[in-house]
Amino acid sequence: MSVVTVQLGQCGNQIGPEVFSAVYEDSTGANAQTYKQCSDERFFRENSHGVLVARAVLIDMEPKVITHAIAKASGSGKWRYGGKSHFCQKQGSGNNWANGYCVHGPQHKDAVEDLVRREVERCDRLAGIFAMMSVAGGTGSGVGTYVTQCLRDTYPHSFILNHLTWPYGTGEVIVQNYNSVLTLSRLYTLSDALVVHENDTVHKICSQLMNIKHISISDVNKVIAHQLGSVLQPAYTADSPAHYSRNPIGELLSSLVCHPEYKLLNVLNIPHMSQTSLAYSAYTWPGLLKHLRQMLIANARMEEGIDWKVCVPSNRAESIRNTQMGFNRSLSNLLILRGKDVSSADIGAFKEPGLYVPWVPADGTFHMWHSPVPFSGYEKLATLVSNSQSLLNPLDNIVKKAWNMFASRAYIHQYTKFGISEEDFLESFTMLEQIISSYTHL
Ligand SMILES: Nc1nc2c(ncn2[C@@H]2O[C@H](COP(=O)(O)OP(=O)(O)OP(=O)(O)O)[C@@H](O)[C@H]2O)c(=O)[nH]1
Repeated sequence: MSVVTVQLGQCGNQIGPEVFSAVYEDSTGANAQTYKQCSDERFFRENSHGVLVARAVLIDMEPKVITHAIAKASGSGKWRYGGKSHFCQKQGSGNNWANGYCVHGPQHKDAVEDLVRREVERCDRLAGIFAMMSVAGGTGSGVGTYVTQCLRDTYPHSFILNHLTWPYGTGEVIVQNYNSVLTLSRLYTLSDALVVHENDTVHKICSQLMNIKHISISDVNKVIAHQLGSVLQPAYTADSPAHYSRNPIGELLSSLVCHPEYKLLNVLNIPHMSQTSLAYSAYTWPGLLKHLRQMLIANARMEEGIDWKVCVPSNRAESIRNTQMGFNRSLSNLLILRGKDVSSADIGAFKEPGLYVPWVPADGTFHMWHSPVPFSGYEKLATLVSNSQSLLNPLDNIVKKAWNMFASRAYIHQYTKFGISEEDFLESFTMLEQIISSYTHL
């Protein structure tokens, strides 16, 4: 089964190629034929010259980033984008969600739908649509939300997974929180799940774990691509224990999204290190899993600086106290282990009932995928995709900042002039407050 990726706006079109390169390099270097075949089928098709072509559609309102992505992929001599798989215009959406959603989206609906349809028709079987965008700009967020809505209408029975990049907290764009609120509230009803990367977190991983001195956006994107690749590459699953799973998005969703009120997923990865350190590092599964579990319960994004005092509550009363101490409660977790001796890894500590809300049946809280193939040069790599309270604070911050601006109606005219009313904003705030409340009271 194959995944059709839709890259939207600058951010989606810069992270997308890094993801295709990451999975290409990983499966080519793996020296494991069935793994490579499965990965290729998932992400690429072959053209008449035998060259791998990404199953992707590139959409932006300005040409620069798309032109660069296409040229870079072709220049790699390894894989490329389809010759007619992109759509761009001359001018971006000016960081205005309303411009993207109300103007550019509807204007170019037919052309974009046509590109996606052609890519879907090239799949023997569609595993799902993977839409990548930032929440803070105008095109990725506004056009991206509009396109997701159209895809939901056209493919009501297909899985749609959105990958969302959250803005730096300090902010490059004054209205980034407005754009984020409008994007998140709409996508929440359209998408099957939202996989989130926060730019601040990834930036810290680059500086503290990868030891990169002058961090570029490309460094940040490589880390995001590495994490996504480690989730999306072939693995054995509970439903497919003897063959690589053919339905990665479906199985991801059935493992993690047990209730439509809870769709926010974050990704943790261990270890993270620079390419040069890889050869000199030795890790054990018990060590990696102990750190990863503590990262989960103490809501730490990296293995450095984890609070080891946070522990799993043994009863409900203690649970409330522990939440105040920083305990991160989960609905469900998916652990993905790749590399040497995966079968020897003891994953029992991730199954502990105290980690989870009591109302999810025990067989729905925890899932494990594994592959003996080392991922991207890492002898052992553990990835945790988590549906938990971990995104509660970042979401709350975005909503609070947006609300503070909205209270004085700052910049609202820029949205109303394109057709987004104050009532639309209020509806979005209400929706997100509801989600915040649901996750808070897990
Ligand atoms: N991680 C990461 N974040 C990015 C990248 N490019 C932009 N961003 C973030 O995305 C947000 C801005 O969105 P963009 O994708 O640049 O904007 P756009 O969707 O093209 O919209 P317009 O410029 O209004 O047409 C900011 O929060 C940036 O930090 C990237 O390559 N990687």
